[in-house]
Amino acid sequence: MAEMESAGKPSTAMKRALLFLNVILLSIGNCGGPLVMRLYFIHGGKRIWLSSWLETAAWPFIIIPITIGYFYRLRNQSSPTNFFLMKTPIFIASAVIGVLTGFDDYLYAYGMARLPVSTSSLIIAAQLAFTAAFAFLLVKQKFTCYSTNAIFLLSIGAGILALHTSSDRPANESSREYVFGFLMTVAAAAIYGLILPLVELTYKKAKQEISYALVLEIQMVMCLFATAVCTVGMLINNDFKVIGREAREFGLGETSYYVLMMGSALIWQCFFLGAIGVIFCGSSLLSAIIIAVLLPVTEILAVIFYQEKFQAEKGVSLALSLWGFASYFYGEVKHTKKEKQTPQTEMLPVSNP
Ligand SMILES: Nc1ncnc2[nH]cnc12
Repeated sequence: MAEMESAGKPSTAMKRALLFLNVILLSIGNCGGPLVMRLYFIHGGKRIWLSSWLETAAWPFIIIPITIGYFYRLRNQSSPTNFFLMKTPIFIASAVIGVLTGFDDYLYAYGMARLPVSTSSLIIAAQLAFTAAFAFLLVKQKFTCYSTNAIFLLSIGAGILALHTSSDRPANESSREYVFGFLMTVAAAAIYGLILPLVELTYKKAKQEISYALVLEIQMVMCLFATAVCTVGMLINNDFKVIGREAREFGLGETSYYVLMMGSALIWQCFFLGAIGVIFCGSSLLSAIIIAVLLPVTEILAVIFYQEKFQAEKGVSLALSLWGFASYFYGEVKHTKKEKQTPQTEMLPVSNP
């Protein structure tokens, strides 16, 4: 965890509980987010900036846990405490990462508008390779042969898809649009692959103690700035003006349109909070691995709910991904066992932030 952590350092049990909570949040967001976003496009939604805006627009909800945390500190802390703990350098870092997230959301939503969920999810698996590379450069992430193997297999899995995707193209779409969607999704994977280690770097370089309460504030600021970027995009693109008409014409009905919007915003909050929460409890690499681990679930849900095709190359890609996850977790278990005998090594999630 952050270098500055001292007296307020959470116990190992607390860190495990937080890790569990954040993995659950990440799972909800990672599996549900793409499905609800695609649902919007399948039933007549066309606005890409609006979709990207929804990824972070529910940031005001984070005030609720922040307030709970504040009253908890008031009751349990003898020294005075502020409602917001964040100091200027972390605010600036969070704002910059937030702006990057806003553009990343647009690229991601663009891909989601053009590609089946199963395809876009598999491309997003390449994010793991980007995260690994950036984590190595930015936070000096150490790798075991198992994690390296996992990254390799997951990347090959995504690569196989890249060679064989045109059969997957939705009927009403030109191959140009499809290829563009593909490239935008790869770009989204690369940028988010950078964002995760940047968050870890922010924790590491912080000149103040990083607590989970502060992680919530970072989440709020990041999402606020990402939403601001997407709001500008929506304004330029006249998205706000067409919402009413789009809702009336939406395939599932007007009420469903608004329910979908709200549900989508909340589910995506789970994704972003889960992702940076896992970094707090573990590392950016762990966060990326969990995102990739959840891939088969999203794949299967997309095939079930949207009757997407599940061709051979997706099957091969999926098998390689599963093999990659298995390799990573085997390495983790082995490493944990070894660590019990000789403490002080690097790759254990809860002990290596
Ligand atoms: N903006 C985004 N939202 C969800 N998952 C992503 N993966 C990469 N970019 C993403």
